[in-house]
Amino acid sequence: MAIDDREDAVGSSGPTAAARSSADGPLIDVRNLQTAFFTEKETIRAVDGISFDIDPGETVGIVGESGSGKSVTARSLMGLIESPGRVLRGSSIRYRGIEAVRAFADEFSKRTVDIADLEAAYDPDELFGSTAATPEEFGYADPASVPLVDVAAAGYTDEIGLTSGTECVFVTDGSASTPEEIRGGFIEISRLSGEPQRKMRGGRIAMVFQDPLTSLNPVYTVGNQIKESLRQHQGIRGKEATQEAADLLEAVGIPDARRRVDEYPHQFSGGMRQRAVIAMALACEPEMLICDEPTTALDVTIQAQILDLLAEIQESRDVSIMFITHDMGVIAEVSDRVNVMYAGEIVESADVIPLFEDPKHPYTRGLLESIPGGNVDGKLSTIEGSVPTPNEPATYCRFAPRCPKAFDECHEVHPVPIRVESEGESDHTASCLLYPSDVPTAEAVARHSRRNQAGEEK
Ligand SMILES: Nc1ncnc2c1ncn2[C@@H]1O[C@H](COP(=O)(O)OP(=O)(O)OP(=O)(O)O)[C@@H](O)[C@H]1O
Ligand code: NI
Repeated sequence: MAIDDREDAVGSSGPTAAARSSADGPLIDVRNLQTAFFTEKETIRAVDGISFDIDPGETVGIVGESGSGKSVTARSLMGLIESPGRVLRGSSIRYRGIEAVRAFADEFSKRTVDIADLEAAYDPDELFGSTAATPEEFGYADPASVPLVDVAAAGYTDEIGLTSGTECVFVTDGSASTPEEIRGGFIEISRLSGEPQRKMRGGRIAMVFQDPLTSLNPVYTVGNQIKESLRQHQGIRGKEATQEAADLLEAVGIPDARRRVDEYPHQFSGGMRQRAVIAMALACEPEMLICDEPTTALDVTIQAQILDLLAEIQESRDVSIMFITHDMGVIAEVSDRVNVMYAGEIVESADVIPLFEDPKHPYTRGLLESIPGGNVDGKLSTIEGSVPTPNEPATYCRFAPRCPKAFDECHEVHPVPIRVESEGESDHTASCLLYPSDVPTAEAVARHSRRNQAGEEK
């Protein structure tokens, strides 16, 4: 990317993510996540280079139509992608919870890399000599001045020795001689396997699926399943676990919890089952809860109750939530920040109010017009057609065939995220050739084109 484009062009190495971080930074940062399924027929790029942050205590919504890659994103964070699927090299999902970093550095010290050592061993000339990357792409003229963290964020994790093959790597900031003294660092969760992965999944990060029956075992009582989770993740057993299981069921609003703890999943209604699954998730005291359409199968009243419950849990336990749904109404209700996905890509990202008040991407506008009452003249319009399977590299706008605003170049140039915020707003981006809107379209297209070429060299 040319230096003069840095103002409005952002991407995996862009300055905005860092700027948006709270003083303590995000809990999770996802950079250039690419997850593909290698089927006999084709390679499906289900998630194709997405980047976003999740701050502590924040609810981040992921919205998009069926097939846009929401669930694959969630499964990638959970380490649940199975063959023929794979999280591709160059992807990075960093978990920055400081307690987790300390615990992992302590328990898995052999796999922990000190960022100070990494800085010392990092040779920018080697990186820029052996890959197609250019310092200009990062906004610098001189290789040595490109910060290591930008290089990692741009997906060059293998090249700088941060990750290698499937080995997991935990990074600490080099300031500490004992785990308790560690002040920063992260766990590269896209490379976890074995025991560290087990500790992360269901320990630090828990997931609630659309169908509660996928998480509940029909042959055990609900109480026993919660107790198993308490034993595994917190080492609580016996009477104490029985008590805690009932308390958890009570906390998620199950009436008569002390009796119902001994019932089986089939004795629970759909809404109560989902509450039980949430109780199971909470049993491991997660810092992050991933909810994949948790209310889609429930009727509207129950749906509202579960959403209230999640809000209450977030408030009282200070968890971060990644909330996936295709329903813009639900997104409006639960999210602090929203990422709109289309065919494997994030096409718009903004705080919830600006997204709804001033949507920029034609796809987001289309989704909003499909909500009952969302259209000015009261008509319900839906976007015609459906999400294409992303089975080839994105060298054009994947939404163009359905886009009311599409022009010729949309079929030839891949749009990159462009800053579109109004005054007072932070970090609103849209990937659309219509932006930036304050320059002639030809100039806007040229910027996308240039930025795009820089990205493709990777
Ligand atoms: N196991 C798999 N094998 C092959 N392709 C897959 C697999 N899982 C997902 N995909 C493909 O990845 C793409 C994204 O799927 P994903 O389930 O993430 O969509 P989604 O946004 O969650 O949709 P929905 O709202 O229907 O749940 C789709 O094209 C899907 O067909
Ligand atoms: Ni899904």
